[in-house]
Amino acid sequence: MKISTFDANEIIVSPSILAADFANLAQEVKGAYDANAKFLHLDVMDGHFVPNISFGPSVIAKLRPCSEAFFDAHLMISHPQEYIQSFHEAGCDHITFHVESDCNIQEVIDQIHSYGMSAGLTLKPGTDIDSIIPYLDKIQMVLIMTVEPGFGGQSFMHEMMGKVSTIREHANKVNPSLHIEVDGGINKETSKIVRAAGANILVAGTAFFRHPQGMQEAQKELTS
Ligand SMILES: O=C(CO)[C@@H](O)[C@H](O)COP(=O)(O)O
Ligand SMILES: [Fe+2]
Repeated sequence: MKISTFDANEIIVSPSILAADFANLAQEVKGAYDANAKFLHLDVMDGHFVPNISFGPSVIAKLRPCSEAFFDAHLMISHPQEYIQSFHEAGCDHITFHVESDCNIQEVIDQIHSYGMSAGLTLKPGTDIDSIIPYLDKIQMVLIMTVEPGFGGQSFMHEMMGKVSTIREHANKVNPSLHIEVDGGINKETSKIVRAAGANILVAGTAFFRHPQGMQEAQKELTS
């Protein structure tokens, strides 16, 4: 699937499987799509770029037949350039990587595009958005981290909203179809704040997979 299928004004929920029940991953992923979440957020961690290890392409490949969702990979790895082909073969539709990773940013963007996937750039809360501005017309998504990458279940950092509105202002001039995703601590309340700031793709792990009333209710709360 192509990201151009989705409009940058459309509010999209991207459930992060980091908060799903890993012993029942196939059911969780099917449930998320049945609940009308059009994306699936895949947090890949290498234990080096961030102090946690999650999963890699082999798990993603097993999940691919379980869902028709847009597979939205978030690579928290030091050397993304070495794994782009593997994530493409696993069935990812999109890859977001960090500006802080050890690579040539433009070369990795080109590599992702060469496999027909869309490309996104993201940054840690302490990194200045000047590192992303020069690439806004070359990518399809900016992901603003609203927690320190590495773990689910953390509290939303309100002070990141300035980054969202600044990116939206710049994008209106150079790339109006740019999607802005936010990730970390997104729930019923914070979803309203990020949407007001200009984000349209909402990653939700805990608030989606661990919602006491289930995923359908989570989807409703995050989009209403
Ligand atoms: O990238 C990350 C964490 O590094 C996220 O995608 C989290 O998995 C989001 O989890 P919640 O904050 O929604 O529980
Ligand atoms: Fe993420």
